[in-house]
Amino acid sequence: MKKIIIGDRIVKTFGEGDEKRNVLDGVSAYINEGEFVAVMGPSGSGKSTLMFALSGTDGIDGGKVVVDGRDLSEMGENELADLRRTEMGFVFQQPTMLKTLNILDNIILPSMRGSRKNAAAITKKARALMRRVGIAELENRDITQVSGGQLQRAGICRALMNSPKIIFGDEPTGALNSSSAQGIMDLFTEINAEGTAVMLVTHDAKVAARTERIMFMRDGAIVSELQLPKFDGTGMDGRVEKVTMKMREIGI
Ligand SMILES: Nc1ncnc2c1ncn2[C@@H]1O[C@H](COP(=O)(O)OP(=O)(O)OP(=O)(O)O)[C@@H](O)[C@H]1O
Repeated sequence: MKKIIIGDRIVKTFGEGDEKRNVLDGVSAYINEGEFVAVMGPSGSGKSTLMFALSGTDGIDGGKVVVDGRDLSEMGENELADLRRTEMGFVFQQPTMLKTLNILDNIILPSMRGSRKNAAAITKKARALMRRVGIAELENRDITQVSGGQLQRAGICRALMNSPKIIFGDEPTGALNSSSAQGIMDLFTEINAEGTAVMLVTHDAKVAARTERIMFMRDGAIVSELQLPKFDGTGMDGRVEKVTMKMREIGI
């Protein structure tokens, strides 16, 4: 199985002097092409920091990160920004969208950078994605005129605009009620089934149970992993049970 991302003994330090501490303390982690993974762990254990390190969003203080065969430390800032824009998509708990633009324009904005010529093709792609995630009729709405679940669907469209190889989600269902959350997880499951790798940071056993490998973190280290079969739409109760048992076993 080809690894799309390899993190090798990553160290990330925050603070100065006596306050200085390793938030990631030599963490090695990988993501296979097309894999669906989750990262769980107590608040402050380093989950988001790991995600930002593996995606090249933040620099690291030790170890290395290799994405698609390229060592991020050897890449210039522009090259790194290009890699992130073309190969990665990002979904956050609260999609950061501009209040002055409607939903469609928010989705296409990042893709427009440097490529105005292709505006028609970009708009066409955004509309196709919006149809696909069930928000086609909302394109002219302001971001304040849609529900949290609909806004997150728009966030997912935006993340998919450049057909990334991997989507990173930091608590993407964290602000949603359980039925909206389930709809968003159905969408991630579909996106993954089509071949896009997905890495989600989550506190929610039901979210993690959709994935095929869960990394459990504590105090800046991966302390355990749980492997599950790829989700085929069945056996959710048993999967959640396995995740919660593991969480109990390692005390998180
Ligand atoms: N920019 C920063 N400057 C200083 N400390 C930071 C910074 N970002 C994160 N930290 C600290 O690093 C630790 C890990 O943070 P991180 O956000 O990765 O944890 P997490 O496991 O994702 O937590 P949560 O579940 O609460 O989101 C925390 O103690 C946090 O306070």
